[in-house]
Amino acid sequence: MTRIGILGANGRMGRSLIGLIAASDDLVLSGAGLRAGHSLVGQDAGEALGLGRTLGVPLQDSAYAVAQHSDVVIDFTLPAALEENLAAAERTATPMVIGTTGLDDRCLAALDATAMKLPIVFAANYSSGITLLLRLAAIAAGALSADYDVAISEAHHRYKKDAPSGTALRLGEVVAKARDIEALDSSAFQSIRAGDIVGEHTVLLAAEGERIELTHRASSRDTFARGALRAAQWLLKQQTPGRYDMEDVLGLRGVG
Ligand SMILES: NC(=O)C1=CN([C@@H]2O[C@H](COP(=O)(O)OP(=O)(O)OC[C@H]3O[C@@H](n4cnc5c(N)ncnc54)[C@H](OP(=O)(O)O)[C@@H]3O)[C@@H](O)[C@H]2O)C=CC1
Ligand SMILES: O=C(O)C1=N[C@H](C(=O)O)C[C@H](O)C1
Repeated sequence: MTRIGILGANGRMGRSLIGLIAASDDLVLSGAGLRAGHSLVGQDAGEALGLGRTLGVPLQDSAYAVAQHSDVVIDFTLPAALEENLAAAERTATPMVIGTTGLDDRCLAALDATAMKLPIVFAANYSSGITLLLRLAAIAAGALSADYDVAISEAHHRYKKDAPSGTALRLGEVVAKARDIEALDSSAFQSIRAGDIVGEHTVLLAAEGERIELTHRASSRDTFARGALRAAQWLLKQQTPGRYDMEDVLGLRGVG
């Protein structure tokens, strides 16, 4: 049994992850972390988070306590929590899967420093479809001349805090690299926040007379959660510290 600790347990992704772990035969929830002082601390994760049964795991407000008894910790929180979560992983030598987006340069530097000591998977999007879309976008942007304008649009639910999404920014990075430029202009990104949209991303390449649109639509958060759990199981087999992503997890690095 692989022991998985979840940071951000009461969030949308945390609940999805805990539901999938509870339904799995080879994963077990080893810890569930909340924001410091949260009113649910001490309650059973299964009952408090609406699974309809007890899991025998109390909700805690210490990332260290969650990491201490876990083989891997998975972090879907907010950037403000990342440094404490990285420190807990380091103190307990626990590999980490990080899905939190909206990370600034300071957070990314802290992540890279921890990745010198531990294996870490960090992806702005854990779906297989987006992993493929990143490749398709790079091929299209590299194949078509600069006469083709690039626009990256994304749509998410009304509660999402960061914009553009982490995935949109990552798509911008791969397109810029394929075009051999430093970065796309910020006007190339468009964000919609509305209703309960799980996550949609489109890369549009348009010239006079034609356009190509590459679109991915996620219809369930479980898609991201399954990818993150796959990353957690892959991570356990990595002996070498470093920062990995879904290309590594899916075995696509250097392929094609
Ligand atoms: N990589 C991927 O595939 C995906 C990434 N994401 C990203 O994951 C993150 C979480 O998304 P989502 O679950 O929708 O967001 P939610 O807001 O639903 O959940 C965030 C969780 O983090 C907790 N949290 C916030 N700040 C702190 C803190 N300082 N210390 C401890 N815990 C904290 C929140 O607690 P509280 O409720 O008390 O505020 C909440 O439980 C976002 O950055 C999102 O963009 C989302 C989906 C897929
Ligand atoms: O906050 C979300 O919900 C999502 N965030 C990720 C991002 O910022 O790209 C991934 C996914 O689209 C859902």
